Amino acid sequence: MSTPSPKLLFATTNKGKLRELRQLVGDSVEVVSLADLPPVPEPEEDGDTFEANAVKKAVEYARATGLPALADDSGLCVDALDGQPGVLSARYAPGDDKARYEKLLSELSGVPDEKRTASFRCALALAWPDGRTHVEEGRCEGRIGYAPKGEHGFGYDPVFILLDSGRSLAELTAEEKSAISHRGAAFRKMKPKLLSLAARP
Ligand SMILES: O=P(O)(O)OP(=O)(O)OP(=O)(O)OC[C@H]1O[C@@H](n2cnc3c(O)ncnc32)[C@H](O)[C@@H]1O
Ligand SMILES: [Mg+2]
Repeated sequence: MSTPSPKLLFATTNKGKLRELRQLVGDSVEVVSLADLPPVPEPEEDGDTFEANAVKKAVEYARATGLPALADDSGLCVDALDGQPGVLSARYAPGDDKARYEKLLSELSGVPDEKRTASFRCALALAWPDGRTHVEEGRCEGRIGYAPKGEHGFGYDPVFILLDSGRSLAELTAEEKSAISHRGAAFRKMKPKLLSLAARP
């Protein structure tokens, strides 16, 4: 008789993140998403750092569901804006992703190429239902373009330009993005912990 696979909750309301995490985890761990479970109140993201918010989300979702939970807090830090929108990336402008990247482009109008540098940051937190946590971080360097390009990805991807190729993150396939992204980097550090879930009490 085979042992049932461990269940991991992808504790995010963001469809783009969910898609990328699903692809990264593959079939190494049995996963469920928030949509598969009875509604859980959304944690308030009031931390000053990506790490604090990721831990808070993971801990609250793990306690509420009784499942190990993987939460992601991420965002875009733009040097010419002193690191903004940063942890407030999801709330930078009301409306959709397009409204937010358009606000960013307009804030940067007149800013020359060399001052448009930015980085995507991601903190991934894994929390067990008993409150234990583990966090890993990743980042991806680039600069903000002048107009959106590309149809893949989500969020600010169409305006985030990679330094080496000049392509936007939205011009990459999911596999290409994960190989270099902040989320991919954090995930690869987290992977051993996820695989060890089965051995947890
Ligand atoms: O909190 P959860 O439920 O996970 O979903 P969220 O969308 O609110 O997620 P965050 O609070 O972490 O906010 C992240 C913001 O940064 C943006 N972002 C994060 N990773 C990104 C990526 O890989 N590409 C483009 N934008 C990204 C995303 O669009 C959000 O506006
Ligand atoms: Mg959020």
